[in-house]
Amino acid sequence: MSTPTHPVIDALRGRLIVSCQAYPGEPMRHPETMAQIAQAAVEGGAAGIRAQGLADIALIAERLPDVPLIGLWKVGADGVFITPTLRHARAVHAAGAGIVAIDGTRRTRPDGLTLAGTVAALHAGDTGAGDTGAEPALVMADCGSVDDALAAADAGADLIGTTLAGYTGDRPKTDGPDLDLLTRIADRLPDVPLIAEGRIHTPAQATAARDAGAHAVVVGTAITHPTTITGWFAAAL
Ligand SMILES: CC(=O)N[C@H](C=O)[C@@H](O)[C@H](O)[C@H](O)COP(=O)(O)O
Repeated sequence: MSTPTHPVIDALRGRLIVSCQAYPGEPMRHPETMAQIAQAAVEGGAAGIRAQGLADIALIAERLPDVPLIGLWKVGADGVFITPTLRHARAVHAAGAGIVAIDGTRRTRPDGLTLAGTVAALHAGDTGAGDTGAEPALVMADCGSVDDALAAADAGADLIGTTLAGYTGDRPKTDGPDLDLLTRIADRLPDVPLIAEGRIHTPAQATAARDAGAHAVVVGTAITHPTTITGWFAAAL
C-alpha cells in the first residue's frame, strides 16, 4: 500500500473509482447521460469518478462537487492520445477535474514537452496566461509498463495508473487486469499511489488488483458501458 500525501489521494485509498465514458457516435455520448451515470455510481459506493471530455467533466464537477474527479481529454485513439499536450491538460483542469490524467508513457509528446515539464506546469497552477493563480492540479500518469511508471514517478506524477497496459505494445493485452504489472510497479514504487485501471470486469478482479498493490481501482466498461456488457451476455447465448 502506498503512502499518500494529499487528502484527495488519501480519500481514494482502497476504494473504487468509476470511469464514465461514452465514445464518439455512441448513443450515450452526452454530458447529461454521463453525469447521471456518475451520480448513480457514487450512490453505489464509488469514491471517485473518471471522465473524458470538457463538457462531461464540467457537468460532473458541478453535480458532484465533493467527489474526487479524474479528468482526461482523448484526442484520437492511437499513439499519445490521452490528454496529449499541456494545453489539453490545462483545459481539463480548468473544466473542473482536480486530478488530470495524462499520457504517462515515455513516448514523444505532440507538443514536444517532457512529462516532467508538463507535470511541473500543472503543479504550478499556471493557466498558460502567465499567471499562477489556478489551484495546482494533481497529475495521474497513465502508463503502459514498469519503465513508464518509473519514469513518470521521476517526472513528479502524483499517481501512477496502469491504464495503458496492453495498449502501447510494451505489455500483452491480458484478459483481465495486468496483475503482474501492478505487482512489479508496487514493488519498485511502494510510496507512489498506484491506480489499477484497465479490463477489471468483476469484483474479484478488483480485489485482486488491490491485493497486488493498488491504492485504488478504476472500473469503466464493466459498470458504465452497456453496449459492451450486453455483448458479453449476447455472445454467451
Ligand atoms: C486504453 C484507454 O483508452 N482507456 C480509457 C481511459 O480512460 C478508457 O477507454 C477505459 O474505459 C478506462 O481506462 C477504464 O478501463 P476499462 O473500461 O477497461 O475498465
